[in-house]
Amino acid sequence: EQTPLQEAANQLIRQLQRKDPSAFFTFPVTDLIAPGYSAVIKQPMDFSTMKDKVKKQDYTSLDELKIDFRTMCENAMAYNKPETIYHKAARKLLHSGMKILSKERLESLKQ
Ligand SMILES: NC(=O)c1ccc2nc(N)sc2c1
Repeated sequence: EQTPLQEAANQLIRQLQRKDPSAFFTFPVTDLIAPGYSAVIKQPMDFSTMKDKVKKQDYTSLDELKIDFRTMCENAMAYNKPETIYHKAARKLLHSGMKILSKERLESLKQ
């Protein structure tokens, strides 16, 4: 019952999650593990939320998924200090994710 867009989106999320082996981005960040997070980060995003948006057909294009992915990584680089493992992982994930979500790659997926 998945549309072609849902299939493509889920496949991209699977590829992106492989670049997050520490699973720092699997679930929403809580104020419990990250004190003051909800006061600092105005648009939280994580892979589970992205998958829910695919299921609900919230995404009308793969570019919208790319925007959420970038937000997720930028949130982590904003909240976590540069010397932390979370900040470093976010920068590395953003870099590898932008290759997976490159303009050329997303255009080739458009039917
Ligand atoms: N995605 C994040 O910014 C993130 C993920 C996990 C985590 N665990 C902590 N103790 S702080 C923290 C931040």
